[in-house]
Amino acid sequence: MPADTNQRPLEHDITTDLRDRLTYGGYLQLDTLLSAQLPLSDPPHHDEMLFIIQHQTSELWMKLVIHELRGAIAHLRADHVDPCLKMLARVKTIQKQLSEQWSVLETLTPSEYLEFRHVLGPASGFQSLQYRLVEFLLGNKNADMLRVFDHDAAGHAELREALESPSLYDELLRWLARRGHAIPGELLEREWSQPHRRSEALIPVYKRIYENTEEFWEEYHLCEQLVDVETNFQIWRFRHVKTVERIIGYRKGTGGSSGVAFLRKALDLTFFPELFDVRGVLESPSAR
Ligand code: HEM
Ligand SMILES: N[C@@H](CC(=O)c1ccccc1NC=O)C(=O)O
Repeated sequence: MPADTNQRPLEHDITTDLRDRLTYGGYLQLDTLLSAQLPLSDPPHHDEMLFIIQHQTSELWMKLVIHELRGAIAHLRADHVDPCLKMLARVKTIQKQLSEQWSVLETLTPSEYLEFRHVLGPASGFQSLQYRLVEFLLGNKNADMLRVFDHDAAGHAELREALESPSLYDELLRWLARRGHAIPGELLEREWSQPHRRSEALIPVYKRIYENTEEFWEEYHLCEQLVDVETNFQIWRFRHVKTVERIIGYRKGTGGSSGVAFLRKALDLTFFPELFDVRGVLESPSAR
């Protein structure tokens, strides 16, 4: 039965004297975090807060995705497959969180957005360093993206470092080679700053794995996790396009692109092309 005061008494041992002690807000730097929402509209437009917090929370989750992807890549490089899988599992749940978050921004109507869009000037998500880092870590390299960070030496250097390092997919191929799979040598040592280009030679490798799952269970499992990560990434891109379409229609973007048409082109990009190609050539056991 609930207490009739409808109030929960504090327990005796609850710490209330927190002078010179580590607190919740102190540990989490909440003064810094919660003082970083600075609407530019004057007088402040009610919905600009939503716009800012949507972006900031996305950037926080992207920070964790980057942390987990870097960990996953390092583990794979060291042949530690289980910890790599564990980190990819976390990446996948964060991606779902990021995609579902679009439903919050979808409550922003075109009429509301147009009331403060002008304060954004040339700023655009196209300039998101962390988004580009995620793309590079997964293998969608594009050196042209660095130009947007010419104004930011530290960001530029961090992005260049990711551009010039093997991606998660590169490390998958190197790991498969160490496990004895027939990965072409030119994929194992190459100019990492170039995007991975579709390689026909990988199809028979994946075909063998997917047609002999019991023999190659670990390979099969890891490949499927990568397919999940790519699919989740594409769902985020799709939800972005649909949100943009309903909020600004077919206007040009503040970053200077054509807008929706430009964003749609990213839906044709793929991180792990052969992992999708192989699905069309698998044969059922009875046909083999
Ligand atoms: C009202 C909401 C939004 C609108 C109207 C919008 C619009 C656009 C447009 C038009 C572009 C193309 C570049 C340009 O010309 O500006 C773009 C790119 C981008 N936006 Fe948004 N966006 C919105 C919200 C968001 C949010 C919440 C995020 C999360 C961080 C985000 C992240 C990005 C990223 C990463 C790109 C680059 C995509 C790529 O290179 O393919 N956007 N956005
Ligand atoms: N590109 C958007 C503006 C925009 O969305 C934006 C502006 C500043 C900071 C983040 C943004 N988000 C994603 O592109 C537009 O064209 O309206």
